[in-house]
Amino acid sequence: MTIREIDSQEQPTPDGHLQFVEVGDYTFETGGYLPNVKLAFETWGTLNADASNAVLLLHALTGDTHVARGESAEPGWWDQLVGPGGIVDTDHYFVVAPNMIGSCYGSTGPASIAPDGRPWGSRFPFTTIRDSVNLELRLAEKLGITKFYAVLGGSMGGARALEWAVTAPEKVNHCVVVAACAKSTAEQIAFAQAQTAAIRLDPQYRSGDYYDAASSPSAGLGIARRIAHVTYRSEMELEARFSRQNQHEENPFSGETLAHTRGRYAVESYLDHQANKLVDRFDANSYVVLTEALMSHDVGRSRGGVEAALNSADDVHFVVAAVNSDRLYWPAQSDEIVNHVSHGDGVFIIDSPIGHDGFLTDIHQLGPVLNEQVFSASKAPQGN
Ligand SMILES: CC(=O)SCCNC(=O)CCNC(=O)[C@H](O)C(C)(C)COP(=O)(O)OP(=O)(O)OC[C@H]1O[C@@H](n2cnc3c(N)ncnc32)[C@H](O)[C@@H]1OP(=O)(O)O
Ligand SMILES: N[C@@H](CCO)C(=O)O
Repeated sequence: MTIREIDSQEQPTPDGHLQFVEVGDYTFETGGYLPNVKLAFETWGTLNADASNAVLLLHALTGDTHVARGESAEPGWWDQLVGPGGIVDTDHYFVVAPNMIGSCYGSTGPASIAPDGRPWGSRFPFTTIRDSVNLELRLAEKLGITKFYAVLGGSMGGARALEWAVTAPEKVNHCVVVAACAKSTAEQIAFAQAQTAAIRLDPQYRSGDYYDAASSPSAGLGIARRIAHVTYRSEMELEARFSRQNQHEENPFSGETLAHTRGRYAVESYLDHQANKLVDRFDANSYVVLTEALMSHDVGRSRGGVEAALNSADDVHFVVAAVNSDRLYWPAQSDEIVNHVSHGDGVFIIDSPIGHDGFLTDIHQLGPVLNEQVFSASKAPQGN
């Protein structure tokens, strides 16, 4: 359904419900091409007459458009921040959350059907974070938004938010970057490569053309999630929660030889659970596309480096936050961002033992800072 079709119904879409818009044909940064790209998104609140109250919220790697509950019963991933009367007050702001190109939560992705009637599969273009921003710029235009009051995101959503501020600084007032960096580091690329290799080397992957097959690369996707999930949590948290405990009655010493399946430690069972949950809800090709997009992340690429790129966003006000126990996106990488932007008051530290996932579980800690620096009544847009 396009925006025009939604308009023609003459009734607003309820808050927190999936909508779609066609944003046209698109040639990707490295040359791939897709006709008729569709983006899925959700909205909360109402766009005011001068379109000055729009807020863009950008999800992480396996996230989706459902940032906040709205009129749906389903909890949102940033309910702690977004909702009526919340820090991002949907009684006052018009919040838009798009699903990233290549994902499996509504936007055109590898499982979408190509004009020849087959899923795109292995033919899906290599996608960069910059491609996602270019397409979301078209979404903004379709919605009648010329400038976002604020653009916010965590993890890959933070990379997307930063790229928004550098690609289109004239369209971003405040930019909030949580648990992210200016360019993916060697270690982040290395963790990511182990994950994509687990999927690509699964015999069920078939180079990405598995949609019509009897089986999909769930083993590879599960291993990818296990690797990733360890990077999302801290050593301290895993030790405190699981230590060397056995999983219930299971005995990790029960196997005499490699041929015996031994019992599991509790932390193994935990990782199995996280893997199974992702396999049940996510597409392996989308995982590869988005992971490689995150590997590509470098706001300084073809712009004279990170410093020059961040300097160029000199009218944007930045709020940058990091989780103190994050071993994937180290707080020092957030320092690099604030060191090179013109407007930003240092790095706000989210104090959490969890690690990277603290950007989800402990995001309420950022509330007072966002309230003071971005969303307070004195700073908020006055238009109606
Ligand atoms: C911005 C975005 O959109 S990102 C996308 C957000 N969503 C996700 O990331 C989805 C995946 N979810 C998660 O990673 C986490 O649930 C978070 C980060 C959202 C929250 O983390 P926490 O509340 O700390 O959850 P935690 O990591 O402890 O996982 C709890 C789960 O592990 C299970 N678990 C705990 N111990 C064990 C064990 N020994 N064996 C098996 N399972 C276990 C729990 O039963 C629980 O299961 P459930 O999720 O099915 O209810
Ligand atoms: N739990 C998050 C972590 C990545 O930032 C996700 O799955 O997207």
